Amino acid sequence: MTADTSGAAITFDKIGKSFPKKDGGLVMALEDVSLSVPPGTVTGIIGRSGAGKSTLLRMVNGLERPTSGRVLVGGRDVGAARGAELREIRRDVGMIFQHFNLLSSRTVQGNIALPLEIAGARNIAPRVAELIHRVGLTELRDRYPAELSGGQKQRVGIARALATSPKVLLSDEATSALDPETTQTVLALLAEINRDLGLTILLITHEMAVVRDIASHMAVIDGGRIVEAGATYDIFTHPQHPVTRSFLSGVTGLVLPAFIAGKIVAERPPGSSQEVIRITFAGQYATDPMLSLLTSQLGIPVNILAGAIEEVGPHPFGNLIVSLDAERGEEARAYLERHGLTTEVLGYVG
Ligand SMILES: Nc1ncnc2c1ncn2[C@@H]1O[C@H](COP(=O)(O)OP(=O)(O)OP(=O)(O)O)[C@@H](O)[C@H]1O
Repeated sequence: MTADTSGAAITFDKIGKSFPKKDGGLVMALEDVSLSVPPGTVTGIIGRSGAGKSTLLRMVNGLERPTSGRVLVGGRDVGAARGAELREIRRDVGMIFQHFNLLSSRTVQGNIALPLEIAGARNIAPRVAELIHRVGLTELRDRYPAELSGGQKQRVGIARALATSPKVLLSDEATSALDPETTQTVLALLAEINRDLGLTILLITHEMAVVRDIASHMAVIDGGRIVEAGATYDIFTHPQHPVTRSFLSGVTGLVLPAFIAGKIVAERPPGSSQEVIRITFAGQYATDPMLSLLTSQLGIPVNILAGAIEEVGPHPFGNLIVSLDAERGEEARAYLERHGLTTEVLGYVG
């Protein structure tokens, strides 16, 4: 995902953004960010607090303007747009929020009708009814936000964001205030909308599980820079950057068990020792009994220390942390790599 503007739903082209500080200096919120969001995808941007996610997302509907570079939505330069052109771009970009941002004085129907009223649309009622049906709230259409659960409020937020038939939906931590079960139902609704309407969804999150469950493409942002971007499956199976690895450790069994973490050293000690390696199984190899082959064909016994099988979209992959005789480590890794697995030496235990 580089800054290729051809056909992308959203293109960030060498974006920089600085904010003035109280003491007169500048905060660099974003530096040289280039990213293309393919149309019709769900793309996730993950980063820690303060990484620059919100600033980046808010540029897509012109709530923030870049200090340098361009943001294109459907080929139109958002930062340069003013007046009627900016309003037109904004109609193409819906947004949902962590805290829903509903009007407490309006019912479910009233909240969903609002963007249509602002746009001066006619014959609003059937459109509102259709949107309410899509998000499964027909029975609750006359309730006020205070009478709804968090998940129901987010459904109202989604219906409201869809009211003007946008081409792009921005999601700002839309499930962060919800419990895990409700998160799943809201993510399933977003996936359904993406599928049925062909809508491009760009979401920001600090949870790798959200990216895993819904996003086909992803980018990792750290300190205002994109450190890794691509297809979610590729990044989950071959993470390159330490920040990506640290996000992944929460969801993929990549964490060393405590009894090994306390003893592991980076350099192989003299004498007999065990090499600790992480093996990533992907695609067609995901379920192959490679470890038993290692033992039966090469005669190398393997201790399994930790592991998990994951799914990214429809694709399975697994991570195992194993230890084996350090003397045979190179040979074992070469064998596994020859059979399509990825290995990484994590260290040694004497
Ligand atoms: N209006 C502003 N004025 C000054 N600094 C700002 C402003 N908005 C953001 N920043 C700074 O820019 C950086 C990026 O902030 P941003 O809100 O984009 O991060 P984030 O990744 O969305 O974080 P979080 O997950 O905590 O919301 C931070 O250092 C923040 O303090």
